[in-house]
Amino acid sequence: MDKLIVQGRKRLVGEVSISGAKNAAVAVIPAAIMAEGVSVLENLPSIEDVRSLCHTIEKLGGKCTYQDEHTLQIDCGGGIDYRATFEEVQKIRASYYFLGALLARYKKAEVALPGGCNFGVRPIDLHLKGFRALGATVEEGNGMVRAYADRLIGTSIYMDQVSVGATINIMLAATMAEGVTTIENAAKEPHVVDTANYLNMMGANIKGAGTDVIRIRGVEKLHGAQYTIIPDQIEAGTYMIAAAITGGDVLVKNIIPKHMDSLTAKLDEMNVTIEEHDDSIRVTANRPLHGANVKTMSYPGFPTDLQPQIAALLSVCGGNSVITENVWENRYQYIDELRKLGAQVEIDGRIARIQGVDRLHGAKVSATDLRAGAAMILAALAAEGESEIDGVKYIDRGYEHVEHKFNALGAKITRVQV
Ligand SMILES: CC(=O)N[C@H]1[C@@H](OP(=O)(O)OP(=O)(O)OC[C@H]2O[C@@H](n3ccc(=O)[nH]c3=O)[C@H](O)[C@@H]2O)O[C@H](CO)[C@@H](O)[C@@H]1O
Ligand SMILES: C=C(OP(=O)(O)O)C(=O)O
Repeated sequence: MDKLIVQGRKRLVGEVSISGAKNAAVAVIPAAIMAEGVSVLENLPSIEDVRSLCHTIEKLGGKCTYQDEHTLQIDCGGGIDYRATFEEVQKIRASYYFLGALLARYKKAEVALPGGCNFGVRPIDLHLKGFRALGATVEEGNGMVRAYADRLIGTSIYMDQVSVGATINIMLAATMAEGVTTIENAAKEPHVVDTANYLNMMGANIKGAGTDVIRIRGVEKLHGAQYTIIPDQIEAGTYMIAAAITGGDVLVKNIIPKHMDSLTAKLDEMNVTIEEHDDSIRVTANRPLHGANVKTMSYPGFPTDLQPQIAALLSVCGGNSVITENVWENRYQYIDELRKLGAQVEIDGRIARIQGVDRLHGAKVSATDLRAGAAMILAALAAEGESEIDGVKYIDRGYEHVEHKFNALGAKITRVQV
């Protein structure tokens, strides 16, 4: 059980290089098991979720070989088990992608229900509805989902709600279905596009990823491919907000600036100086910052996965701010922890009202989930005095070498094992 000890009032200055995207990597890795050959995935983030997925593939009988810290060779060419029913699967959210991938390759899958960050109910009914529409029989029970079909047949699927996971999972399952599948009201997140690009390099025929209509023409089989994962929009956003909250000056490198539009617009509105380059953004905060209203939405809206981090920033901006969380019904559990650091926040259902304070102060807090943990680091960096953050295992799920990256910018964060 690691803890982070954070010394506050450190101004972050310098350059940080952003790792590969967690939410792309965790879809592309399960997709790799569909190939009758070897894939090489580059720019993978060195994070716990990626390691958990590799363990799962190995337990299924596939082979994962690291060529270096960020390059992984996946070989499931010889065939693997279609049953991912062990405990490991329950640790992370993205294990639901094994359902779509195994169903596509073997027309049968048995997968334990996924875990992931806990912010209220996280149903997978839309995933299962999609598999059924393709002709699969789907059964749930004893913490397990079983799906099987004689044939998967392409069809038109309208998503009641925009869902990243369901869009990708149905896309996986439809890749080797007979005929054409159309997903309407699809999610448009960069990781949806990245997964489709990888599948197309494996021989799939997917068009329209990144728009709200995706058309998948089924192919008979897929081959391995070499693929480079896109940069992590949320890690990039976290360091951009870190620069702002510490009154710093940070060049956030190796990113796709277009993916950051909703955040850069918001930071600009708050008086943060943004300088955009081809594959980097410089964030400078040397003027008083004002509060803002933020509404989370699916892409290209403001991402819910940056909601806790922007809340930390708004808690030290002048005036009042309002956050509306439109994606998750209960993503404010961390607010009690933020209050321990001196933030003034009132919660009313999906709305958080924040009254900016001049200064936060160090405290003992918990990372209640991955992005909440990131928010604790940001708030602790800005606070007066020392903070102690436990629950670091959540942060390690999605942030590569977190304390080293912050320390290289001038932070003083120490990891202690207890
Ligand atoms: C591994 C991964 O990529 N995780 C991300 C993914 O999670 P995840 O794929 O779980 O999130 P979804 O996009 O599916 O969820 C969006 C909304 O749809 C609802 N819903 C979803 C599926 C379903 O079958 N039924 C249903 O009602 C959810 O309750 C939620 O309100 O997208 C979320 C929204 O951007 C992010 O916060 C997560 O970081
Ligand atoms: C919520 C997240 O991840 P997961 O869906 O894997 O729990 C996240 O990346 O912020």
